[in-house]
Amino acid sequence: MQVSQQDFEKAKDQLKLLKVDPGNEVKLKLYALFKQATQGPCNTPKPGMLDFVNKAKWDAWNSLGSLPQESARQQYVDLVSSLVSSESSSHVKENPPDSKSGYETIEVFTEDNITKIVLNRPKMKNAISVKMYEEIMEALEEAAKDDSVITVLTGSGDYYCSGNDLNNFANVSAGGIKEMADNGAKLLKNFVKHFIDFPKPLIAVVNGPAVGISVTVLGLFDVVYSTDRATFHTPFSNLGQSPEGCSSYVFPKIMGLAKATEMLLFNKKLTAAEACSVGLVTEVFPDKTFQKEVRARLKAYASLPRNSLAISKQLLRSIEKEKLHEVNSQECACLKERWLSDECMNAVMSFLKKKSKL
Ligand SMILES: CCCC/C=C/CC(=O)SCCNC(=O)CCNC(=O)[C@H](O)C(C)(C)COP(=O)(O)OP(=O)(O)OC[C@H]1O[C@@H](n2cnc3c(N)ncnc32)[C@H](O)[C@@H]1OP(=O)(O)O
Repeated sequence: MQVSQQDFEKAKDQLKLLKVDPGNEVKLKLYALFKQATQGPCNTPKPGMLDFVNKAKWDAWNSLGSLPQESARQQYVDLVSSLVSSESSSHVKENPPDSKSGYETIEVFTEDNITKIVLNRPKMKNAISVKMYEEIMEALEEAAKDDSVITVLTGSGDYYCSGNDLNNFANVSAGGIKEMADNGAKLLKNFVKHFIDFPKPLIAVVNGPAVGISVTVLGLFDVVYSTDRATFHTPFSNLGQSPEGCSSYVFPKIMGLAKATEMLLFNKKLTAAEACSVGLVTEVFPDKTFQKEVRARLKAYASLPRNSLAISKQLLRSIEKEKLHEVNSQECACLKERWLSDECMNAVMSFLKKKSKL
């Protein structure tokens, strides 16, 4: 069925009403499809190398080649519709269900026996600041005690999470970088401990790309659902760091040593399909139907008997618990040293410099 001009105009208007910034990659795609739909194939001169923004836009439009205007219009309408539906089915609602207040960096809702923790720094791709580490731990503690049957962790906006907020390394306390590394290691150890010890089924709803610690702790979740738009990246060597979240032990167990090595040593970024084929992800869904399909599964799981689920989880996990705590301690001790290394400091400085356009 052809998309009418009216549908196209409606999609244009809906786009303006989005509350969450969909991120540069999606915005470039929308720009390119819009230009192709309204003007046909790219026909303007290529901007100069230093005109970064216009060059990125030109590249995106040009990459559509001779895609017919009708198809571009269709893809534009589909993309806007998926953004609208993922926004309306995520936390960004006028009246969220039973939203627990008091958090700055996350939102927490309990509905239908499901406690949902939403990472909520979409402009920063849900990078985990010190405050966010603390709030996630607090929310997990509350979820462990509340009446819900299952607990879900997801992200707002186009990313699931971009990992540790690298600005955490920029705020050096009066005690110097040694103290910062000590505090970081304590925080990390406690954070990962909350996942190891979590007593109820814990489900990750990976709504977009995932980086660093948000990927490594996935091995401690009971189920991981992912949109086909997500990627899984642990760029530790690029950052002069080493693995955490018990991934040095859990990843080889899940996917075998060779695949774990590609990810944890050589920074290999997995697609959602690859992550599923190595066993890190339970199931992948098309982005367009992701929220709907996942919601149906979560609702069904949350109607199962609470105690039976919790007891079964303990049976599956308890044998490994002691080992996991030991691995967590070792990984944190190792990272504490890494954070003081030139390799790590140079990598973090280079990210922060690029960010501040120095
Ligand atoms: C104390 C416990 C420590 C535990 C240790 C854990 C290890 C890890 O988690 S390692 C992984 C660390 N994360 C990264 O290396 C990712 C860094 N970010 C990026 O590479 C990119 O931002 C991106 C690929 C995630 C997204 O790129 P994209 O071009 O789509 O968007 P941007 O314009 O770059 O991002 C928007 C905005 O957000 C800032 N930002 C994103 N992620 C982070 C982050 N992890 N730390 C700090 N800031 C981040 C980004 O700089 C942009 O900010 P501005 O708008 O101000 O420029």
